[in-house]
Amino acid sequence: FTALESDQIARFQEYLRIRTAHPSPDYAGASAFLLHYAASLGLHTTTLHFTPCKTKPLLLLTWRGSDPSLPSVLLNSHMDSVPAEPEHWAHPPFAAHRDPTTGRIYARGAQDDKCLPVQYLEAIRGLQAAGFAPARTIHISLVPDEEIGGADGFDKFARSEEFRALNIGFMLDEGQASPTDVFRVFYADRLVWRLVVKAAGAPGHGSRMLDGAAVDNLMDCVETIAAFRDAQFRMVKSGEKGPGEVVSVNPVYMKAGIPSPTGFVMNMQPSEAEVGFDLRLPPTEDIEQIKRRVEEEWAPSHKNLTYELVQKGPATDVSGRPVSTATNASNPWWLTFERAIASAGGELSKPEILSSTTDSRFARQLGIPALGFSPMTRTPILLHDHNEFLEDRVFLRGIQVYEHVIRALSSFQG
Ligand SMILES: CSCC[C@H](NC=O)C(=O)O
Ligand SMILES: [Zn+2]
Ligand SMILES: [Zn+2]
Repeated sequence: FTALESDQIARFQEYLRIRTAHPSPDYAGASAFLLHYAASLGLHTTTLHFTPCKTKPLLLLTWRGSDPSLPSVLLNSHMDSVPAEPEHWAHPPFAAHRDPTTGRIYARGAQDDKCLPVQYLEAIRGLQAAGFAPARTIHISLVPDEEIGGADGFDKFARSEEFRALNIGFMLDEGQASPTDVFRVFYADRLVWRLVVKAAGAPGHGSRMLDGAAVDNLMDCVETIAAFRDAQFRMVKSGEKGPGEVVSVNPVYMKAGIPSPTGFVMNMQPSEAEVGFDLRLPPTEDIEQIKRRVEEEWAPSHKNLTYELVQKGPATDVSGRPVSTATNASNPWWLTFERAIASAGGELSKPEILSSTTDSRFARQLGIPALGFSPMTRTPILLHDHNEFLEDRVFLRGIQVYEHVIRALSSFQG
């Protein structure tokens, strides 16, 4: 590594060591690090607050362009991370340990998405060193609470006067890792719903064979949903559809049983049981049809099942569907982005629908074109997983890619 590259890796590790995981993300620590970092590059910094207690800062780091009349470019990333279960990790999730033989840097947030601001800022450092001056203003936003829905983060930001004043023409936000040599890019997110199904049923002695016990009723629901899920998953496995193009419905918790000091009472059948699902719908899916399916097939009341179906990711078009960004010649930003990746020597995959949800949806809802992009090729998809890592070489290549991308987007005359 060059001295600069070693510094860049060290800065990435330093940011990863800040404990930004929910439920108590260290936003103060992350802000202090990022504001100081941006100031050292001569960027203009602003801290916004959208909560009265001011514990959820939203940072704007700005590299002013020579033509302020042109719409600006926004590079977004969230400061928060999901929790980690350290006992399942080979290295502590906030140590940012770098394996010297593989170059893998292990940390919660290594892929999702704490690589991004360091890459954005190091790309700006590179462009400054090359004497490049942007025509369009480049803003980097660092937002809180993406992982918990963005209500006090990008959602409020997108509705604010400050946001409107930025006059944003195009936004880049996080995407997902690519296990192959091609970069992935995302033009829409799926809708997130949470489905909670509760079963009631006959209680009694653990030894009795009962018809319609609560767990039995709940298992009917779980099995019906599992069959639907298998059919959707088959289309992904066969390659007929991408992971963002099907309905996913995954059980995320189950609750039943009568607690005892040592665990659960073993000779009582509970009269209630509950299961929670993460349900995701692509923009093409008819929400009303899913609602009917839940009511009639998944949780019918004649099986003693009740349910709650709540939309979690707001920001849709008038029909209640996620908004897409055009990835064709009608969108000159897309063409500029595509050319920039090619000029960086990269290959882009066919644009995809992201299987998870990001803050991009709030921008798209305002009519701002937004792409999900994280420059990670030859990398397993480890967001929210144990042992999340990013390889140093992959991280460094991402900086080069953003140099091309920022140069192109900030020069684009349209
Ligand atoms: C719509 S609120 C949830 C947002 C969250 N984002 C990242 O994981 C997700 O579950 O996709
Ligand atoms: Zn993320
Ligand atoms: Zn995430």
